[in-house]
Amino acid sequence: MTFEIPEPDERARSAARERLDGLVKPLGSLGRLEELAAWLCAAHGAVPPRPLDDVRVVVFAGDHGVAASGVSAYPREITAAMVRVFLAGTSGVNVLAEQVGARVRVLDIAVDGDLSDVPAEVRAHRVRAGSGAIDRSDALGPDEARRAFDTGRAIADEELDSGADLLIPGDMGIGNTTVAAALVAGALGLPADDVVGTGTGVDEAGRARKVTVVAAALARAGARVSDPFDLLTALGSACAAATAGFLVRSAERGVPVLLDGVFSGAAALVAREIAPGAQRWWLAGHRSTEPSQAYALKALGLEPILDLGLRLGEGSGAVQAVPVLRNARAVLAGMGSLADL
Ligand SMILES: O=C(O)c1ccc[n+]([C@@H]2O[C@H](COP(=O)([O-])O)[C@@H](O)[C@H]2O)c1
Ligand SMILES: Cc1cc2nc[nH]c2cc1C
Repeated sequence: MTFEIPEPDERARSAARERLDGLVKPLGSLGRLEELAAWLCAAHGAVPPRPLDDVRVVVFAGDHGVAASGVSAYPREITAAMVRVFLAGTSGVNVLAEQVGARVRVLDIAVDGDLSDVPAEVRAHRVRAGSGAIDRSDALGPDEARRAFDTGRAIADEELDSGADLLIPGDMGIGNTTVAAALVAGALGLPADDVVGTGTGVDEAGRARKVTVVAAALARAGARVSDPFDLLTALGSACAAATAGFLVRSAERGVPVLLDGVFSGAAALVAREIAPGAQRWWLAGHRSTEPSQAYALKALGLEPILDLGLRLGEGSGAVQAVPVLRNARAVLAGMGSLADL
């Protein structure tokens, strides 16, 4: 299947650059803000671009079978418990999203735990319970990567049909930094030791276990890493496939996305394989401490907006980049011109 990805408007980008050069400031003095302003103009096909009033974070919650192999500093049960925290509005991303007026929606994509007490809409997009331990078995069954990917596309449609103008994919899943590392290593042909980081805070022995798990997973997957859906099936998870679908659909609809940390970075790398060109609609909100995110972003040609040493996930880094984007738009829309001095 091929996906139609619209081209950002290069004429609007050029017109934005021209306008930026004429603003009452030394040429280029607003640095990255100028590039972001021009990027938004290209995305919206308008100079200045529209305000980013309706920002949505969607937290894809799900478990990963590798969590049972000592690869995380925390137990699997945290994933389900955190779903209730998102719903209570007291997670890190809830608090940070409130600062910028963004909405947070949490969805149980593949939590391996009892969530029968949470509202039905949280479970409406559930694909399965957990995902296979990738060092020993495939993460997903036949056709399941495709189903999870389509689920992510449908989730993006729901957000966009109800007026979202900027999407942020969040993630919650104990063990998911191991899966992200495996996806990035598989997609880019890198050795496990290069991509594995400390995730929630494992010690050196924990990191060594992660390297062993990722190396075993890569050996098991073999040549299947060269096809993105096979890669998701062998080394991914329902959340990884759903996030990839969410990213592709936003690009198909020409709506900007702010990627968050390592999990959305890995999903984006696979999503770009599925839909080449989709990366033109994505910005990297922040630099995570995980090495695989750095590899993924470099391969995608994306430079993080913020670098705060964050490693929380949830969409927490990306939401903090929203004011920077709004500032980029504001200077372009509001500054006077050098010619009037
Ligand atoms: O986004 C990141 O860069 C990031 C880095 C480290 C940890 N996390 C979060 O922590 C969980 C995964 O960490 P771990 O150690 O269990 O693989 C998962 O819920 C992520 O959202 C997220
Ligand atoms: C408490 C907690 C919150 C999280 N949010 C994202 N990953 C997380 C991991 C833990 C352990």
